Amino acid sequence: MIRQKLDDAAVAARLAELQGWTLVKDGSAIEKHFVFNDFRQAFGFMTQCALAAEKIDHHPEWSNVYRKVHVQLTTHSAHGLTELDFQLAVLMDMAGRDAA
Ligand SMILES: C[C@H](O)[C@H](O)[C@H]1CNC2=NC(N)=NC(=O)C2=N1
Repeated sequence: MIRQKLDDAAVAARLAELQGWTLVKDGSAIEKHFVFNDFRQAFGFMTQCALAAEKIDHHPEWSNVYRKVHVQLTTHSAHGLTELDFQLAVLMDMAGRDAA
């Protein structure tokens, strides 16, 4: 199941496919700091991600300061990481490919 908590080995395997994401919160979340050239790019990234998040019904925890966007992903209902978090991470990486 896509919303089922992944075990440590599965998390490690999925994480190894990504760049710039690290485990936080005792392994229950992944995070990444995106840095863009300016606020316009950062907010454009967030807009793209928001639409993608709605499509898969999975939402990031994030904050924005000027040209930086700090993202944490976890699945609240599973109290940990699921396949959905890694799907969203891939979508965010695609949306953020023009990061500075
Ligand atoms: C009803 C709806 O499917 C749920 O509330 C979804 C929405 N987005 C979500 N996003 C995240 N990150 N975790 C969830 O458990 C979650 N649940």
